[in-house]
Amino acid sequence: MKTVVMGAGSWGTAVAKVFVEAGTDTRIWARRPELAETINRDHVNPDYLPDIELPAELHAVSEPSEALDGAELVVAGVPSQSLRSNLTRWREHIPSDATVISLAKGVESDTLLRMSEVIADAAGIDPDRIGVLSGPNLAREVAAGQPAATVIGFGDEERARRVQDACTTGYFRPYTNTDVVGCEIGGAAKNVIALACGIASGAGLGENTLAAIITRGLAETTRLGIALGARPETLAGLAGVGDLVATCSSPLSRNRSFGARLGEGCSLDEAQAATNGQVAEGVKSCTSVRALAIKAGVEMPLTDAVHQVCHEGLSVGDAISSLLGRSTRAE
Ligand SMILES: NC(=O)C1=CN([C@@H]2O[C@H](COP(=O)(O)OP(=O)(O)OC[C@H]3O[C@@H](n4cnc5c(N)ncnc54)[C@H](OP(=O)(O)O)[C@@H]3O)[C@@H](O)[C@H]2O)C=CC1
Ligand SMILES: O=C(CO)COP(=O)(O)O
Repeated sequence: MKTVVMGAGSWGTAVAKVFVEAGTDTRIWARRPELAETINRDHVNPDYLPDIELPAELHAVSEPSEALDGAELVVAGVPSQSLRSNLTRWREHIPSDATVISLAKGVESDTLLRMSEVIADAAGIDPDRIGVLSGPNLAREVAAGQPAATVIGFGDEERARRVQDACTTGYFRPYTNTDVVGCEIGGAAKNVIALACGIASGAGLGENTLAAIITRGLAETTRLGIALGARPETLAGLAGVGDLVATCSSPLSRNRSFGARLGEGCSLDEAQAATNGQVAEGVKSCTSVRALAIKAGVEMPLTDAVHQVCHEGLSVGDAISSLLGRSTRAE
């Protein structure tokens, strides 16, 4: 399955390495020509995974038309809020029968669309050809070849199996799942809950608090997923609780680290400046996930609190008091 990964950030680069190591003919698109040259010459991506040697077979290009030429599988690996503008540029070059999967974990700000919906809308692609790859997959660990599992979410099981075959290695184990909505909601919402965990840990709170946030975060994510048509088992699986635990627990998570800076007292701008240009998706998605929940009539108190801390000036102390001051109820 001739594959192109569109995006040479942390995750796009790690995923391209996995596909090559699974024996798949794979290219990677980097939007900066100098980065494509460095990947081809030095077999390293110094901006995102400086200590990882990339396979010599991985060829990088910076022209979308060249990258997409003849692709049977297009892997979209750019941040969620830039997916639409990138697809608009790629659209005319995507082969008409290509399968497309999204790596992005977010909900589009203005439209509240999930990433697979953005791809269908922006590129005019039949939803049957669009899927997602989502799971507990911190890029650096996967790039280092540490054992990991993921989910290929696709309505069409046959396409899911072809993608699964194209990225199965001795360390990377993809499962298939026909519940695309569940995979996407799990991936988008866990970034927001990871921000909440970071905020709590940055504010000096301990493991009991983090366990409560993870568990209640899963409860509100599951409520939203079900309201949007997801299966609860998906949220109890790798793309739900698996990703939630990995992201909420790891210092490698950009979302958790961003939250920790807020919890330590940094402003949003200060926390943003410390990201080295890497994306913490939950900062924007807290607003769109919250809006999706309001639209679906679902309560998401943690997501609401993260939105208020990030975008409405609520202090961390007041957010905690307000969460604990809610009326008591049955679990
Ligand atoms: N990193 C991880 O561990 C994981 C990430 N994900 C998800 O994958 C998606 C991509 O994340 P990741 O690779 O980590 O992100 P990074 O911030 O590491 O990289 C973003 C990549 O997208 C490129 N890009 C293209 N267009 C734009 C644009 N308009 N604005 C910003 N960047 C652009 C960047 O190019 P340039 O370098 O030129 O700026 C860069 O190659 C996110 O949705 C994330 O949630 C999912 C699982 C794991
Ligand atoms: O999605 C991820 C792990 O599965 C990566 O999380 P961060 O974007 O918070 O680094």
